[in-house]
Amino acid sequence: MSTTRKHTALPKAQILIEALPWLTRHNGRTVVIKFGGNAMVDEDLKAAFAQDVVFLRHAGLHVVVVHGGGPQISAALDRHGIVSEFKAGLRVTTEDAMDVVRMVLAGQVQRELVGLLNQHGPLAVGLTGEDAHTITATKHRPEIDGELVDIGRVGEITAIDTGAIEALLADGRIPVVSSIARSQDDGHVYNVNADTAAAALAAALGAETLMVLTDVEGLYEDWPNSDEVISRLTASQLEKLLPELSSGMVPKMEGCLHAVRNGVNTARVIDGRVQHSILLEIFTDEGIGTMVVPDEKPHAEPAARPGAQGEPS
Ligand SMILES: Nc1ncnc2c1ncn2[C@@H]1O[C@H](COP(=O)(O)OP(=O)(O)O)[C@@H](O)[C@H]1O
Ligand SMILES: CC(=O)N[C@@H](CCC(=O)OP(=O)(O)O)C(=O)O
Repeated sequence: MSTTRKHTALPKAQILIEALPWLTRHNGRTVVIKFGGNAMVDEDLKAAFAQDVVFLRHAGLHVVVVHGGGPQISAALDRHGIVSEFKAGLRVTTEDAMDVVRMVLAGQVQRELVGLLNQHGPLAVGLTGEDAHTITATKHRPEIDGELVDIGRVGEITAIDTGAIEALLADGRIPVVSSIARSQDDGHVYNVNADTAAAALAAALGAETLMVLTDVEGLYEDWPNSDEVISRLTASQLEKLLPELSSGMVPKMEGCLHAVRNGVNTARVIDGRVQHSILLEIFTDEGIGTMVVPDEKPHAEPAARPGAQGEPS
């Protein structure tokens, strides 16, 4: 009887053993996970996301969550009768819209994620970039067709203070950060794209990995004409591709480039619609999505997607 039970449990043991090199490698490292508003579409996915994050934390990683909420903000702006449009992939944010952005990100989306994570224990602590000077920004004026455009209260990050996040990590907590920044003089707040905020935090924290969960499989080579996903590209290859990208992929891939150019080992864009995509990406041989790596690595890793006999990524 007990022999049969052991046999049926064997595949589970194999799965755990497959994760061993990854566990060893990632132990004590920092991973910044960006959870996009478009990936937060259903309750089961959100619950699975929370499980994955808590799993990583218990596996010895330092996990920082940065969340988006674009669709949720758009819905709230609609309800308030505030018209919103995007320019250069960023929301044109009036004073009135800013109040709604802050209310939705810090008061709704962040609270929900903190609640889901804390169903597993007293782990998550929510903050915005305003708290403890975590993210400071100045007014962002993107260049569109050669002209600098005013898109309202949208911030360009000028400084990151990692003190509060590091204190939380040292205390075993999971910081959950909303992408709102303070202005230098604390006179007002700015709306920052969540991909940009996640990338800046990953770089400032010296994270090993930036993981961006979104609502597509990864970076499509020829979107929207084909669904061929680019599985791996270097910083230089990505830089060449940037001018061809559109909409939400612009801040996402600019963020990945910023991260790997500033000390982060890998930046990955993965499909948040796939349950447990974080664990699939980090702990198994079946890396999914798109991985961006720095141009030159002093060591051989991660030269390629880990294969059967490859190094863990
Ligand atoms: N080359 C591309 N590959 C994949 N998606 C792309 C590409 N170019 C633009 N997109 C669009 O970017 C979207 C993801 O960005 P976004 O809507 O901001 O998501 P999130 O809320 O996760 O940040 C995709 O759903 C797709 O419509
Ligand atoms: C300036 C800017 O565009 N800010 C974003 C912030 C939220 C966000 O980035 O959410 P996703 O990750 O879900 O797209 C916005 O207002 O929609």
